[in-house]
Amino acid sequence: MSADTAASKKIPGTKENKNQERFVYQDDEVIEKPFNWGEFTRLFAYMKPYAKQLLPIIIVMMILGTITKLTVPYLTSLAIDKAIAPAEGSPSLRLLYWIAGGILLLYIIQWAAATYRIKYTNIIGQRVIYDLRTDLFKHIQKLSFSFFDKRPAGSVMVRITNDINSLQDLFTNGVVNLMIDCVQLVGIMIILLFINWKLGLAVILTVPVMFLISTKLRVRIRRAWQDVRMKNSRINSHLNESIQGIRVTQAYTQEDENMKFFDQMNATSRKSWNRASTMNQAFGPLIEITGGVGSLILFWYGAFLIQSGELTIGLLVAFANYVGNFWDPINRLGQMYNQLLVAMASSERIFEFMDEEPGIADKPNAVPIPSIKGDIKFEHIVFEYEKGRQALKGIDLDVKAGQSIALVGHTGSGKSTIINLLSRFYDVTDGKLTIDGYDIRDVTIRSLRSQIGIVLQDTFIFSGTIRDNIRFGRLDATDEEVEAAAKAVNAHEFIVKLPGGYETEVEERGNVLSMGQRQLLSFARALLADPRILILDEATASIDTETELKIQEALKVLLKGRTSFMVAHRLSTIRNADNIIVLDHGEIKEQGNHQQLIQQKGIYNGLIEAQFRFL
Ligand SMILES: Nc1ncnc2c1ncn2[C@@H]1O[C@H](COP(=O)(O)OP(=O)(O)OP(=O)(O)O)[C@@H](O)[C@H]1O
Repeated sequence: MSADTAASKKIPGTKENKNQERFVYQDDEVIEKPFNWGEFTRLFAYMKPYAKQLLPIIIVMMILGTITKLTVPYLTSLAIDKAIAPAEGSPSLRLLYWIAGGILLLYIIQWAAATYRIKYTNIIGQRVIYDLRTDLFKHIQKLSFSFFDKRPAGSVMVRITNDINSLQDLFTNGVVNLMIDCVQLVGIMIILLFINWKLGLAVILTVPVMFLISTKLRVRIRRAWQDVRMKNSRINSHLNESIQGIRVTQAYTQEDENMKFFDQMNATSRKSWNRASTMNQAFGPLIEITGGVGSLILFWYGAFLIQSGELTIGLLVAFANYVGNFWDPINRLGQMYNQLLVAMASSERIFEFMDEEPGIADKPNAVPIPSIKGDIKFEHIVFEYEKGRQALKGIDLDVKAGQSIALVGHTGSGKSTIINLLSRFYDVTDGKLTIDGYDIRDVTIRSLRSQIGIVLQDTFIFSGTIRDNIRFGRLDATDEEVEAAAKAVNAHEFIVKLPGGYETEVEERGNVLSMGQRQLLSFARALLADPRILILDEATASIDTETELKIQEALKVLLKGRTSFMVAHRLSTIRNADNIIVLDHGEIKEQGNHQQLIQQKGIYNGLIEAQFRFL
C-alpha cells in the first residue's frame, strides 16, 4: 500500500498518523464563555492609577472637541438661513464672513483638542499595557514546573506577546473613542430633537434596528474571533516546537512531514480568519443600509415639513449634517464592540494565567532557612507527577553534611525526580524532606534555592556574554571573582581562546559552545554561587578524554566541602561518591560506596559491568 493510501485511510500506526499524533496540542482556551463583567472591570482597573491624573484632561478635550464639532452644522444652517438666503431682507456677505471665520476657528480648536486628547490617551494606553505585561511576566516567573509541564512554551509566549498587544488598541484608542462616540450620539440626539422633535424622533427610531442587527451578529462574531486566536496559538506552539527541534527534524529528514502539518494548521487558521473577517465586514454594510433608510426618512419627511413651514432649508441641511455625524459613531460603536470582544478573548486568556496559583509557594508562616549546614533527610517520600502514577515509592535516605551522593539507575527510575524534590521544584506527595531538620515546605523558597546550586543536564546558556552567563550564579560577583571561578573549574583556558574572551557573545541556548564547554561554564556559574548543597544532573554526552579529565578536576573543586547530589553517568564520578544510591522503579534497591556495591553483585554491579562491556 502506498503511503498516500495509508494516510487517506488513516490506518492507525502508519507513519502519517504517528506524526499527526506527535503534534496534537491541547486546546488552549474554552471558546464558549458568557461576556464576563468581572473580567471586564478587572481589565479596566489597570487604568485606575492613571485615570485620576490624566482622564480629566482627556474628558475636557473630548467635550471641547465634541462641542466644536457639533456647532459647525448649526453655524452652516445660520449661514444659509440668515446670510445666504434669509427669509426677510437681503443676503449679508459680512455675516457670511463672520460665520466662515467662526467655523475656521472651531476647526482649529477641534484639531488642538484632538491632538492633546490623543497624546494623553496614548500615555494611558501604553502605561496600562506596560503594567499588564509586567504583571503577567512576574506571575509566569513564579509558576512552578508542573505548570510548564502541561503547556507548550509557544502558547505561553503568545499570551505575553499577542494577547497583550491585542489589548493595546483597546486602551490607546478604543476606550476614549467609545466615550467620544457616546457623548456625540447623545449630543446629536438632543440637538435633533431640539431643532425639530418630529423629524428627530423619526430618525432616532432607526437606532434600535441597528442595535438589533449588532446584537444578532455579535455572538457569532465573538466566537469566530476566539476561534482565530485558538488556531493562531496552535500555530505558534508548533512554530516554537519546530524551531527548537529543527536539528532533530533535519537529522531525521522530517521537513516534509512537518511542513505538511504546518500547512494544515496554516490553512485552518486562514479559513478561520476569513470566516471571522467576513462576518465583521457584513456588519458595516448592514449599518450603512439602515443609515440609508434613515436618510430617506429624513429627506422625505424633511421636505414635507419645509412645505408645511415647520422647517427651514438651512435647518434641514444642518439636520442632514448631524445625521451624517450620527451614523459614524454608531458604526464605530459596532466596530468597537468587536474590538472589545477580541480584547475580552485576550484578557480571558491573560487572566487565566494570572489566576494560576503557583503550585509551589511560600506558606504564610514560612521562615528563611538559616545558613545551611547540609544534613538532608528523606523520610518515606512518595511522589506522583500525575495522580496514581508513583515516580518515587517511599524513599528513605539520610545524608550527612559534606557527603557526596551519586544517584544511579535505569532511565525513568526516579533520579531526576529526587533532585527536583530537593530543590522544591515539586512538593512531595507524601513523606517529608528535611534540610538541617527544617521541612523544606516550611521555609521560604528564596532562602532555600539561594543556598542550593543546580547544574542541570540541559545547561542553559542565556544570550549575553560568557561573563554574564557565569555571573548568573551571583549577580554581585566582581570580574575577578567570575574569572577565579572559571579558573577553578578549568573553564578559563577555553574562554580566553574564544574570539572575545569573557566578552564573547553567546546566543540563547549557547549553540556556539560545545557540550563539554557548556558544562564547564555551568560549573563556574554554580561555583560562583558558592552553594552549601550542590545538585548535578550530569550530561550523558560522550566527551573526549581530555575534557572528561577537566570535568573531573572541576568536579573535585566544585564538590569540596558541600553536600552534593549527582545524577551520575560517568564511572569516574560514581566511584568517588561517598554513597551511591541505586534506584529502580522509584525505589532504593541498593546503597553504599563503590567497593561495597561491587561486592554485593546486584544491580549496581550489573550496571558497571554493562558500562565496561561498551568500552
Ligand atoms: N514532568 C513529568 N510529568 C509526568 N511524569 C514524569 C515527569 N517527569 C518524569 N516523569 C516520570 O517519572 C518517572 C521518573 O522520571 P525521572 O525523570 O526521575 O527518571 P530518571 O531516573 O531521572 O531518568 P533519566 O535517567 O532518563 O533522566 C518516569 O516514569 C517518568 O516518566
